[in-house]
Amino acid sequence: MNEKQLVGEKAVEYIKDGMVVGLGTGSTVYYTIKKLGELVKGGLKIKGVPTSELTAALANEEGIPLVDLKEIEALDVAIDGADQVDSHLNLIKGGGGALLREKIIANAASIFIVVADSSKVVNQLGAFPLPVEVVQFGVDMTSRKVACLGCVPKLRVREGQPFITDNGNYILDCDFKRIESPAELEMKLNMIPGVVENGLFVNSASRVITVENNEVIESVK
Ligand SMILES: O=C(CO)[C@H](O)[C@H](O)COP(=O)(O)O
Repeated sequence: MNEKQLVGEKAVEYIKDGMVVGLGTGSTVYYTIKKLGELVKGGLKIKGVPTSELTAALANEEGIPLVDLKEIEALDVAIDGADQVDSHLNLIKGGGGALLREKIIANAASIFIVVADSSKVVNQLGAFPLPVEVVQFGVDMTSRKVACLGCVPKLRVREGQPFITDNGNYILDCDFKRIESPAELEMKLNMIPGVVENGLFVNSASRVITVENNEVIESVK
């Protein structure tokens, strides 16, 4: 079993009957969703809240009942992947472009579980370019303001066209190399007009499930 499958499936151990579960986006949480689908077919009663259209489609295929955020007050658990995780359990997310909905859902959940293969674990965040979601209007201006914080922002492009998020926005992938203070940077970025949200998740994860020397390791806050 590959590491993504190992950690992705491990996370379902925290899901119990009756829970409202935030369903993340990406190739690791894919295994969580597939496993939850199996359990639902076997009688597990949960409701899922998807963090992206892609995840909504996968959850539908797997027969996981979905609920709209406006129909609930809070989530019991959210499970999601990450692009980088540091030793304080701070994260970079948004490699799949779903960071805004992922942050809203992680924030609304009592417990936020992160599933990450060993390649995601780092001493310091920043080598992975930080995804920043920005509105289309004035993107060049916004990009210059973001660059003033010490990075090189690059507009995300897919198949020759700017990548558009599920919310109709662009993504700037911002190469900071090293992020000394994730909390400070998270705030500074979000104060720039035109920035909708950024992929720094600070003090957000309750539990990180990863792999070390072929063994599943769990770190808790
Ligand atoms: O933040 C994300 C999507 O916006 C993903 O969770 C992150 O990119 C990790 O993805 P993967 O599990 O495919 O490596």
